[in-house]
Amino acid sequence: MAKTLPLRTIEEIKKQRFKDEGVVTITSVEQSEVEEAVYKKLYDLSLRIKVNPNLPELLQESHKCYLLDCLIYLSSGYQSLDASRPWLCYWILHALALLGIKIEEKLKSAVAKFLGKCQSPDGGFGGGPGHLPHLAATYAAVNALVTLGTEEAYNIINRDKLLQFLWSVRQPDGSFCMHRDGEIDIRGVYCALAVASLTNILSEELVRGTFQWIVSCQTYEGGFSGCPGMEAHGGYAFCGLSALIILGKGHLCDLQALLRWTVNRQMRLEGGFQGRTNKLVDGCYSFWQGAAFPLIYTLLAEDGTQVKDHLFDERALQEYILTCCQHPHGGLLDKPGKHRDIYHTSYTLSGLSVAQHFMNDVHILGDEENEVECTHPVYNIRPDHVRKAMLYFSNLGAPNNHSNSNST
Ligand SMILES: CC(C)=CCC/C(C)=C/CC/C(C)=C/COP(=O)(O)OP(=O)(O)O
Ligand SMILES: [Zn+2]
Repeated sequence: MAKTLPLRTIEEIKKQRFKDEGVVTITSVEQSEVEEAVYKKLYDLSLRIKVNPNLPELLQESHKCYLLDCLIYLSSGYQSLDASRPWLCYWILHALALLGIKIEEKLKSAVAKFLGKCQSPDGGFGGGPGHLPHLAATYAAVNALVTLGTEEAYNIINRDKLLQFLWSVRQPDGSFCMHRDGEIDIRGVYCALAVASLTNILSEELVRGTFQWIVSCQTYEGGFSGCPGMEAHGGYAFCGLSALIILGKGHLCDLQALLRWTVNRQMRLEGGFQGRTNKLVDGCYSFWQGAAFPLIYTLLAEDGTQVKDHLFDERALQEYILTCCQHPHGGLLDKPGKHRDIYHTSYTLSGLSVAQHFMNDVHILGDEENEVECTHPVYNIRPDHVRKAMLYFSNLGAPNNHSNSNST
């Protein structure tokens, strides 16, 4: 009897190609595949630009429609992010804010009320209504409310309870766990410091030992890892550096090593960034890695160090984003061949903003209409929204509950 044969798996094919090309790892095969795909996009652009000199174009109108649609209705593909609903709000609102899109007051109020439902009676926000409070969801909710920028949105945040929640996740060594009995990593520190500084509830006692813990996460490569002894990654490097800056201690890490590590994460052919050594380019790292440059630039300049005006190749980054990360019907993505999603739309546009507005200079690739609004490299919220919120919360004064007797 005849037997039906299954197709070879992609892994088997890659292994074969790996043997044929005499390259060292499967990762190298994947790297050359991405380079091929990016080269093709860049080559196509070089032909199309002869007909339309305004290319590459940021598809602002398509991105706006995609984001506004997502704010009202998300496809079933987002089911796995059901416990990250404040993130969905933040990513969409921030991306719209970068595109300069104003949202109707009614819609702003509806989003603020929804985020209010995600707030826990114990303080902090959970991933959805009724969920336990979590630092990442809290950060996303506060960033979303600050981006909304209305008094209704600000007043959703129960600052006394938020401070209680921060104390409940603080560890004796100054680190923070993501939720009660949850994992401890550098995201926790960053999320706690970001929300505490934005809402004016940061105190010396809350962050005792914190900067030493962050510094202990800087690795031999120069980047930061999630916790001491692990691998450096752009997401964690962003958290570490931004958290140190919130504490006014940015100069206490090895900035030259961090700069060297970050610069080397920009891919030579692709122009975008990888998250860690020997991994693939991804549009979202345009922000996670890119935000380090304005931050390091400011810290080095404050120390009187001579700094080059161009710490990274802003043009190549914009080229990667505009040529390889845009979905023709709106939304942005990781790399050619991937699906669009709102996480990548938000962080890739944030990276585009960093590349365009480096140190008060504006460098726009393509037509000037490609310009997006500035983002604050510490909070990843528009700087005008950060200032307005900080002023509002500083006028409210210090919260009632300064410390937690259960915590050391
Ligand atoms: C504020 C906050 C919550 C920040 C989060 C920062 C962030 C993006 C962390 C990423 C952590 C990580 C190890 C990803 C690796 O994913 P992977 O192996 O799929 O990707 P890679 O191959 O690109 O490293
Ligand atoms: Zn990504």
